[in-house]
Formats: sequence, C-alpha cells, structure tokens
Amino acid sequence: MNPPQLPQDADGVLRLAAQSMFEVFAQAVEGMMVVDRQHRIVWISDGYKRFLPALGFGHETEFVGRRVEEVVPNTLMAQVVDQGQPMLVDLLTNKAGTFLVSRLPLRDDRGEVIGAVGMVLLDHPETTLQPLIAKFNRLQQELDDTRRQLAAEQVKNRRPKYSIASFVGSSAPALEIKRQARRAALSDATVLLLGETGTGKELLAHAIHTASPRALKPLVSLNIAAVPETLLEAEFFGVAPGAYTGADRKGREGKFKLADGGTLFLDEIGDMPLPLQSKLLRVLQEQELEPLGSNTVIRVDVRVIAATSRDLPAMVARGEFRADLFYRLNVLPLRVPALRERLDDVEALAEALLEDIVRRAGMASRSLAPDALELLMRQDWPGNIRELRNVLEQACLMGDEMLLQAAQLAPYLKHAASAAPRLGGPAGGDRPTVLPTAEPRPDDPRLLRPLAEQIAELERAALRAALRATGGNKLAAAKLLRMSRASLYDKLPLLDQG
Ligand SMILES: Nc1ncnc2c1ncn2[C@@H]1O[C@H](COP(=O)(O)OP(=O)(O)OP(=O)(O)O)[C@@H](O)[C@H]1O
Repeated sequence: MNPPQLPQDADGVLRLAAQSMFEVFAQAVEGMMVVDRQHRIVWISDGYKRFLPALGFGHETEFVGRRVEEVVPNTLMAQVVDQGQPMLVDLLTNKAGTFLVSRLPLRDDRGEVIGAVGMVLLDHPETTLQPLIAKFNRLQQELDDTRRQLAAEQVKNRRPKYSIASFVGSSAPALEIKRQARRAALSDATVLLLGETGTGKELLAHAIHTASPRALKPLVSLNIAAVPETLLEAEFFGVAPGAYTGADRKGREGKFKLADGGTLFLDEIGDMPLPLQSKLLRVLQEQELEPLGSNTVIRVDVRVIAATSRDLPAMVARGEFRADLFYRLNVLPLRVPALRERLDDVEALAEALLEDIVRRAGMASRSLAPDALELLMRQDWPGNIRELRNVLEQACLMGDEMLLQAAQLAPYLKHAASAAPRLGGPAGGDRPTVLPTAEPRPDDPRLLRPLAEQIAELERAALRAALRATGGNKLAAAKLLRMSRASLYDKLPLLDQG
C-alpha cells in the first residue's frame, strides 16, 4: 500500500489549529499571559485582568510592558524563557493567592525561544486540590519554622553570654581584673587569661569580646583539652571538600574561619600538642591558613583570646610549650584572681549564684544564714567559683529551707575549714593563707600577750598571704589588702621579724 499523502494545505491547517487552540485556551483557562524574550509582558487575556487589583494594579496599561518578575511575585516565567523548558503544572503562591499554573516557552520557525505563555489553570485550586495543598502548606510551614529556629540557635550560640558586669565582685582584685578586661576590650591584641580552674576565665573571654568592637561578629570557642589530638588540626583549620571520604567528604569550616571578623576563644591552650603549636603560631602571625587537604590559602581576621590554668613559663622551660608561641600569646596577660584572694566577694557571688540556680531549677528563692556565709568564707576553694556554685547547688537540691544554714552546706564542703590557719600559726603551705575569720576561743592563752605583738603577727600573716597570692606584686598585694603601696612598703620590714 502507498503511504497516505499529506494534504496539500497541512501547514495551513496546523497554523490554524495552533491559533484556535491559543484562542480556546485563552477563553477556557482562568487567565493567560504572553511575555517576550526580555520577560516583558506583551499581552494578557481578559480573564487575567481580574487578578490585577490583587497584584496592586488598577489597569492593564500599568501592567503590560513591565518585566514579569517585577509585577508577579514568585513567578518562574523568566526562568522558562531563559531555559527554554516548559513547566507543565506548578503551584504559584503570592499576594494574589495560590494558583495552579502552566508555563510553556514560545519558539520561532528556527526553534529560537522568543518568549513564553503562562496560564492560570485553576484560580482556587484549594477547592479541588485541597488535601494536596494543605499538606504542601503544612510542610512549607514546618520548613520555615525549622529554618527560623536554626538561624536563631546559630545566632544564640555565637552570641556572647556574658558582659564585664556579669563578673560579680567588688573586692580590689575583682575591680582590678574588670579594669584590665575593659582595657583589653579596647585593643585588638591577643589576650592570655591566666588563673586557676573555675575563676571565671571563660566568662571574662566572653565579656572582653562583648565589650570589643568585634561584639557583633561571632565569638567561637574551642576547648583544646576536650578535642582528641588527632582531630584538633581539622577543628582549627577546617577540611577542604573531598579531602576525606565519609562524613567529612563535603568539607568543613574550621574554627578560625567561623570566627572570621570576630574572636576565637582558645581554652586550655596549655594542652596544645607541640606539632600544632607551630601551625597556630603561623596563623597568629600571618592571619592566613590552609584547610586540610587544600592548597589554597584563606585569609582570616581573628582576634584570639587564650586561657590556661597551667604554668606556661614552666612548660616553656621544660620544652613542653614553644617559647615563640608563648610570647605571641602573652601580649596582654590577665591574671584572674582565685576566689580565696577575694573572699570579700563570696557573699555577692553566693547571692548571684543562688539566684541563678533557683531560676534555672524553677525553685523558690534561697538565701544564706550568717553562719553559712561565715563557713563559706573560711574555705580554701581550690575549685573556685565553679566549686562554690556546686556546693550551693547541691545544698539547694537536698533541702527545701529558704534560709541555708551552715549545717546544710557542710556535707558538701570537701575542704571544710582548710583555709583557716590558727591565730599565730605558721603561714606556710602551697596555697596562699587566708586570714582567720572565726574568733579564737576567749580562753585561748595566746590572747593574753601584748596586743602589739598579736597585731604584728596578724599583719605579717596578711602581708605574706597577699604577696604569695599576687606572685610578689606589691601593688596588687597592697590593693588586695586595701592599703596604699606606701603603707605596704612601710610594713615590709615586719616580715623580717617574724
Ligand atoms: N566573677 C564571677 N561572677 C559570677 N559568676 C562567675 C564568676 N566567675 C566565674 N563564674 C561562674 O563560675 C563558673 C566557672 O567559670 P568559668 O568557666 O569562666 O571558669 P574558667 O576559669 O574558665 O574555668 P576552667 O579553667 O576550668 O575552664 C561559671 O559558671 C561562671 O559563670
């Protein structure tokens, strides 16, 4: 059989079919528009005109001729023109409502895209597609909420928790460290916070950042002692994509990069492994780093605050810490006083800590009885403010009384009364001695000696304690004892007599 002959006027029929289909669609659908190659609207159907008020237009003449993406929020018509790909069915949501739409590219005889036609197939698809749209809206809502929560979390985690005012205490050593912290905040130099565990080094690092010009940029913390040695380098400098297989395949930003523009708090810097110390030194000097597995250099602008409770100079002497890194970190050294050097602050600290403890635990408020305060002030506090907090927390959890008595605190004081030397007793020991706060018994025979001798003994003990506590710094010792430097110098000969 011969193949059927195409009718002579096939082209004409097709052209007419296309034209009449266009007209049929223009009538049948809710609305239709045509845009040109430059995304400009060239025509809208009569049906489309009723959407104009909801889109903010009074008349067709204000609308036609505009670029579609400027007048129809969320439309993908421009994308269809640019990519030449149809979108047969899609949901479009904007201020005019939710619509079921279809978008098709228009081509010339050579197949070049010359524009696109967009159709609103259903105006209120909710009625027909209700279950689908409800689900879509719910998922979208969940996605938006999760994104918002995540963003808020990220901001919260990066936001410093403390200001300098959060450092509770008005004793001379507390005022001095706060003054130094304020001064450090004004400079951009590396800060080295030195002090025993639990003295508030981390709190001060946050406070310095908050008071510095970098306050609106991130504060990123890294506790070097808490990260396994093998992972530290990646934590610091990040990993380039593809450097590893497995979880790190996609690459990861290092803490330096995350802190870019802000502050990096390096806690327990004394625990830094030697090989990494030289790499850290280079970053501190050059403000440049190379992520693991990459050979591109990244520039960063990071202010470093380091902290340690270890004796860094002794570690340098033993070859455990690089001298050059120590000097690079030691630009602004801040010595955070131990709690036993500022026992005057115990009351204010205990009050602030109790307030925080009961608030977090949702308990009724508590206060300290005078004998409880006296007991706390007689402690040595090797764990400092963290230890004070723990003791108060345990006592609060174990009893319901509003007024905490000494007897309730005593079981949690591992070092009970260890700091109180006997009047006239030796002032030796590793830790600075604390002056007795309890009265000696009235029948103590040592009270029946010349008063001047007893006062001199007490002064000697106080001077020794203050000098030991401040590492021999006479100005700081004088401040600790709330006396002038001149009076301290006057009294120094007493030490030779004892
Ligand atoms: N002056 C202060 N006022 C109020 N709270 C304080 C003060 N100093 C420390 N704290 C609180 O004591 C706890 C321990 O403080 P922080 O973690 O800053 O000490 P740290 O010196 O960094 O300790 P570590 O060396 O063990 O890391 C924290 O809960 C902190 O909020």
